[in-house]
Amino acid sequence: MTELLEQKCVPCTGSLPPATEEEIKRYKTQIPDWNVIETDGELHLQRVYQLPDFQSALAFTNLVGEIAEAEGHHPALLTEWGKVTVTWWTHAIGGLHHNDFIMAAKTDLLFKEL
Ligand SMILES: C[C@H](O)[C@H](O)[C@H]1CNC2=NC(N)=NC(=O)C2=N1
Repeated sequence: MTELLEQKCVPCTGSLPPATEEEIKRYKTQIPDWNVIETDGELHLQRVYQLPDFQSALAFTNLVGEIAEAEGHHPALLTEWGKVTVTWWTHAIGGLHHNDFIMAAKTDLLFKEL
């Protein structure tokens, strides 16, 4: 399988196909620290990153914001003292698309490289 990290997001439009259950299982092996959660009937990908303090959490939040802008795909970000909760889903389809798994893998890389 092509590495999620090597891929780029496709533009979000209403006609995007949602990820199938089989795809979700397969992609998850590359992002084992992420959880698939259901919020208001929609599947989302979520991970909580631990950081040393608020300043580091804010800096990491901004780095995630930069890749979001670069890829045209945007997460929900909750910045707290010592942690950042990152949630990816595709608003256009109200659920998970391949793009969300690509962005989760890229978020993990950012964290690894801190
Ligand atoms: C026009 C613009 O590309 C779209 O509204 C994009 C922006 N960022 C987005 N981000 C996410 N996560 N889902 C979307 O459907 C989405 N749509």
